[in-house]
Amino acid sequence: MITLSQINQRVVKIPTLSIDRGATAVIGPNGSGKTTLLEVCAGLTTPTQGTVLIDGTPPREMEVAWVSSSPDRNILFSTVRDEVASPCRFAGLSCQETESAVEQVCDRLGIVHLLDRLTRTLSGGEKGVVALATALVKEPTVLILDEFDAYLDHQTLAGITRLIQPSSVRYLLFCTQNMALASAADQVIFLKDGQVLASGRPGAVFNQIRTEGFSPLFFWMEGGRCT
Ligand SMILES: Nc1ncnc2c1ncn2[C@@H]1O[C@H](COP(=O)(O)OP(=O)(O)OP(=O)(O)O)[C@@H](O)[C@H]1O
Repeated sequence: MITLSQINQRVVKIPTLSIDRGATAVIGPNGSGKTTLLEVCAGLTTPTQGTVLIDGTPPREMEVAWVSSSPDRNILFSTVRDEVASPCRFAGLSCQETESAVEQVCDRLGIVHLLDRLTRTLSGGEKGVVALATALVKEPTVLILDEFDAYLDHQTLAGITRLIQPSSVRYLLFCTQNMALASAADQVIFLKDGQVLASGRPGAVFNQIRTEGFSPLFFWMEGGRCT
């Protein structure tokens, strides 16, 4: 379990919060603190006050992988192969171990055909999947996706979420404005003005916040009308 106590960081003020193993969606209006909460859980930001423990251990002592909402912010190397291999190389794995891990994760995510491409020639969605492969290659315990779905079509997204599940990832935390995607998570956390207004099973949370304009039904109706 991920436990947060007395967290105070930017707008985020959370006295206590528990996050169970599995997939957790963080939803809420713009500026409500979703990314800040994910950064605190990842250990990317040390809160000015409070503690986060993942199965009793601080995030910085765990294998935590982060994929940003902006594909270009994730990519560091000029070829896909070097990009996906980079966490293994930074960790000092042998060439053989690295090559095998890269082939396996790219095979699982269906991007073997991209391995020899230059990263600057990839589409936004392809960069996103390459970033996900890079995050997964060393089998993290915690995978955090910060509005990762923004560039992906529904089919790619559905395939990818299925592929993450059987991996070593114990906790998948993601924030999204896609309420259909959030409703498929094990747990949903609704933030408003930095406070947790609801947390629990998706059905219960969407029921609790139905006057806030965040629900899968609202999403489909409004999305359908606007596009
Ligand atoms: N590095 C920073 N320094 C100071 N304030 C920040 C920083 N990053 C974010 N903030 C502020 O903290 C608040 C919460 O931002 P955050 O990005 O966590 O919200 P969010 O819910 O993810 O927003 P969005 O849906 O718009 O991406 C915002 O008011 C934002 O301006």
